Amino acid sequence: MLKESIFPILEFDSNKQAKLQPSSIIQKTPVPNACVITFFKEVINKKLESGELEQIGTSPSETVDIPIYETKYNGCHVGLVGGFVGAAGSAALLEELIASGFNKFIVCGGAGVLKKDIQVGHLVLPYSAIRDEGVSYHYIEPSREIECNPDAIMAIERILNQEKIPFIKAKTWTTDAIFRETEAKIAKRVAEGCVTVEMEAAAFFAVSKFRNVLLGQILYGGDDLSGIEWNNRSWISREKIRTNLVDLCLKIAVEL
Ligand SMILES: O=P(O)(O)O[C@H]1O[C@H](CO)[C@@H](O)[C@H]1O
Ligand SMILES: O=c1cc[nH]c(=O)[nH]1
Repeated sequence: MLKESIFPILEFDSNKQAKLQPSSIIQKTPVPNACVITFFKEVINKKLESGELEQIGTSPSETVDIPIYETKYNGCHVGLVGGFVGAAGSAALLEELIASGFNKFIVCGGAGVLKKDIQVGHLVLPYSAIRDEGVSYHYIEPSREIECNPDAIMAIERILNQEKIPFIKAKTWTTDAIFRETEAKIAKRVAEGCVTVEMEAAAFFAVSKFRNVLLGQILYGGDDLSGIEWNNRSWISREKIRTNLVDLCLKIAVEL
């Protein structure tokens, strides 16, 4: 049933069927249960060079073909895929991965920090995301926030504690507009409890809820938006942090 609204984005349709279903265009193939989606392309490239990955599929689009890899962690098979920046592309990629047979996901990416005391590389476990993007409204009825799956949160927490890795469990702000993170919006999101800003979490939480698959996400503290000026903090070139985070996510994924 379609709800009426003057704003198109709030016209929620509870009909689960769409004209174009991912399952009608994606062939279900034998894939591992779990998959890590990472936004760190250099980590994937390194693993590829060192022969750790086998390509088992592709997610094609008009502009880029994303390879779907399989790797092994502690002898267990697990998928590894490079993410699509932004909520809409991430939602479509997740749909395709689910249609191809994966049903458990750990996502890792970076995020801008809204609080100065979060060091570069510090891990943040988002339990909820503010839906300041568009795609989640096509999946889940309008609400200000969307929660991450509590079982995924528990599994991630257990391994972070077991590995004695410090982390902050907090809310994240998912935006579509990286260049519209204004002072007033940042202040408002901080007042709502957000410690990070990124562009995908709400979309991942919405699609995984809609398709009933397990998904959790880990972010690391990147650039800093808490001061007068934006501080890049060289967050993208933190090779060790990013490599370690992907390996940690592979470990969590095989234990999900
Ligand atoms: O790409 P990752 O590292 O996830 O992090 C962030 O950086 C990108 C924007 O530059 C967005 O994807 C945002 O979520
Ligand atoms: O979405 C994002 C990601 C990193 N840094 C930002 O300012 N925004």
